[in-house]
Amino acid sequence: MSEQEERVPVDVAVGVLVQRDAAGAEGQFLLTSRPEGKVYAGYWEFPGGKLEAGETVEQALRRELHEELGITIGAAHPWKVEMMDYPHARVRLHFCKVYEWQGEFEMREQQAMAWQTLPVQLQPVLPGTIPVLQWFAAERAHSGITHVG
Ligand SMILES: Nc1nc2c([nH]c(=O)n2[C@H]2C[C@H](O)[C@@H](COP(=O)(O)OP(=O)(O)OP(=O)(O)O)O2)c(=O)[nH]1
Repeated sequence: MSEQEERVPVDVAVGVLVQRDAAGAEGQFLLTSRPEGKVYAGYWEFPGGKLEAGETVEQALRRELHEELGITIGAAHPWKVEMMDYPHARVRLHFCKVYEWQGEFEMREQQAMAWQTLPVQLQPVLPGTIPVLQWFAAERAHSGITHVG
């Protein structure tokens, strides 16, 4: 691949699954570890994956979370868009909040999952995941570190 082609951003749909209490206040959010064999294997991130040709962000997210976690999501609420430049690729991350899903969680790619609040206790966290923790901190008026390590 030429250097030019490598820098064309790849669109990625990312799901931020958030638990809400009866009053609608946001609580724990779900992180998953990247499976063996992928770049940044073992790093913690929000689950998701690349858009396939012709897919919308919501369609890609629904497909990826079903493939990876075995759940069927309800509405995806677009939240933030972030560009990240990695040595392996340039990605445009479409973060969507998800409050409703059905089905039992199954780690279909032998990844791990963990419900977290701030500060996140897991490490390492993927660089492209750290901004999300900062957005949560702003929304929740959390001061101090967003993650350990
Ligand atoms: N899922 C996810 N990917 C993220 C986050 N932050 C971040 O920089 N990324 C990057 C890592 C990867 O370069 C890219 C996601 O691609 P991927 O390799 O996980 O996607 P995929 O499941 O479609 O993979 P594959 O089928 O090509 O193996 O986005 C995040 O919070 N979640």
